[in-house]
Amino acid sequence: MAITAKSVSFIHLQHNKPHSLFRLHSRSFVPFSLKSSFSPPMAISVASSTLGLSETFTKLKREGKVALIPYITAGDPDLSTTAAALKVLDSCGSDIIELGVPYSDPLADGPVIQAAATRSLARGTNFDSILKMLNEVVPELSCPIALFTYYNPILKRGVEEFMITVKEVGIHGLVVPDVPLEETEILRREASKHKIELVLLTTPTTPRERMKAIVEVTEGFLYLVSSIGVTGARSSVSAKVQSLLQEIKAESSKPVAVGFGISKPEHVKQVAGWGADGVIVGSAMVKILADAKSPEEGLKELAEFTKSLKSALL
Ligand SMILES: O=P(O)(O)OC[C@@H](O)[C@@H](O)c1c[nH]c2ccccc12
Repeated sequence: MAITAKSVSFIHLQHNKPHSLFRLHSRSFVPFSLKSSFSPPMAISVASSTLGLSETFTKLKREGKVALIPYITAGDPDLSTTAAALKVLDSCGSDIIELGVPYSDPLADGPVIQAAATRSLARGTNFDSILKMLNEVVPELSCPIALFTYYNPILKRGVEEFMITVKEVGIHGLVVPDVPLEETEILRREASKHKIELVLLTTPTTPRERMKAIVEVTEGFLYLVSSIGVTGARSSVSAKVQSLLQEIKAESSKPVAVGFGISKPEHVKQVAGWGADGVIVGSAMVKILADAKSPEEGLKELAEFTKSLKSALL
């Protein structure tokens, strides 16, 4: 899907002018009573032994550490590689992992992640197959998973059903980039009912009052989008992030993780030095898996890259 002007400013629209997003959703709104087709083999939701998102940040803060938060797209190149990649990311020092649910209209994503979603969907990845994979791999992970999905897949399954289902497979957090603050009420209610931390995002163009309202209700951490536009590795991280972090930290003691464009150890070190509590790296991780000649090679390079970012944080 070509990146249109709409997509470039998309992530800023839904955080600055809520009504604009409503039009996007009103066309595709599906009554949220639809029942899901996924019923996990183990209906009993086993209390997860791993810490949640905010607990992870509390622990890291006590240790004087910054969270390394990679993002990968589920099902690219395939779900068994995703399962292996989650274990690699976990064992190479990730503190939280963002797992993306591939979507057909990823407006806030740049070309690398859009291509990953397209490949994954073309392979037949769907929400139920992702849940099945998670049901098997989450018990083997020591770090929490934050599921990353656009709003529509949640609406299709039904908000309450969605939260029940993701909790049952051990998901701790949820990041929904295209739901503006005004529409998060039902999401927040159902998420907290099922002890899922709903992470909200602010951008460099989010008005201060709106940023304060978002910081107030975000759970787990606040996702600070570093630059305007869509996701994608950049040669440098905008210096504006430093002042944005100061502004946000003047309003709240909640942890702030920075994402967009971070793709090298020096970026990670710089953003941590500016006071971020976490750094999020997506496209660079996704690209490693996409460019590898084989899944094995991709996993090996993913391990090296993750360790290089982790050592830049220590
Ligand atoms: O890819 P980058 O530039 O490293 O940015 C992280 C980003 O990929 C991840 O957090 C993410 C994936 N899709 C998104 C959509 C909106 C906001 C954030 C995201």
